[in-house]
Amino acid sequence: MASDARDDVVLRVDGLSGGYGAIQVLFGIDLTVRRGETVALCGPNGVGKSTLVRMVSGLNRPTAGTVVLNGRDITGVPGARRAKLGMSTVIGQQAFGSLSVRDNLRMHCYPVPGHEEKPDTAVDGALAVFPRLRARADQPASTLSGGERQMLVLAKTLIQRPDLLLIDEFSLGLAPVVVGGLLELIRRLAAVGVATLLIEQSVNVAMSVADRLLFMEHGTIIAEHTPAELRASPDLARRLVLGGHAQ
Ligand SMILES: Nc1ncnc2c1ncn2[C@@H]1O[C@H](COP(=O)(O)OP(=O)(O)OP(=O)(O)O)[C@@H](O)[C@H]1O
Repeated sequence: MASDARDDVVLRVDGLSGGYGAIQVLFGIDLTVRRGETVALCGPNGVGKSTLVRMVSGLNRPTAGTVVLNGRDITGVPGARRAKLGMSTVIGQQAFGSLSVRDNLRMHCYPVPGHEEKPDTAVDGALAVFPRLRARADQPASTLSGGERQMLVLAKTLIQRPDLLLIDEFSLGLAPVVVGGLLELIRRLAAVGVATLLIEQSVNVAMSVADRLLFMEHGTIIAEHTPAELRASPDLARRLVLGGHAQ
């Protein structure tokens, strides 16, 4: 898709539908995320945010629609192969508990064209961004706190140098200071061109990091706003967050 390349579109989702067996959760989702852009998915519980991110990541299969990454249709590409195409996911706090923090990071050091860095250099570079992790580099990942494990998952993305980062609800249950650090990292990744699609329950947190907020209801995107638009109209933000409960 030549037009995507011209527009700097990293992720294009067209008409994505599907769910779990007979239960349809998503109904024709369209969205794009451009290079260096951070887009947040917001909305009440159960509207399909995680299902959407899981389908984009390849963990779940859609029944209709397409997922295009860097102009290439990857709808049928298994999730495990998408990292090599430039997609990094932060879904849950996946880590190999018995391996050390350092060895967890080493596992992501496969060659990426244009980034032929030595594994230890790449790991040290990622650890330099997270002093808390560096202090725990030789500790088994199973002994990390929730926030530290989230840092480990994000440190992995620094090594993978993705074009697209998918994050499912990373601030949930974390102390504000930890959330602040993680948001700062997302901003830094955006500054070097990474496109990020993230789920964030807190509209305030989403507004502090995203360029655009997409609001979902009943498996569709019902509104799209910039943080500036939402700041100018607090009632609008409240209505969108509460969905059908606002009346
Ligand atoms: N594995 C599953 N099997 C069957 N139904 C599921 C499954 N996972 C999610 N669902 C249903 O799909 C719908 C959308 O769930 P999803 O997790 O995508 O919503 P969400 O917007 O991310 O919600 P939350 O903010 O609560 O995490 C819900 O009704 C949920 O019960």
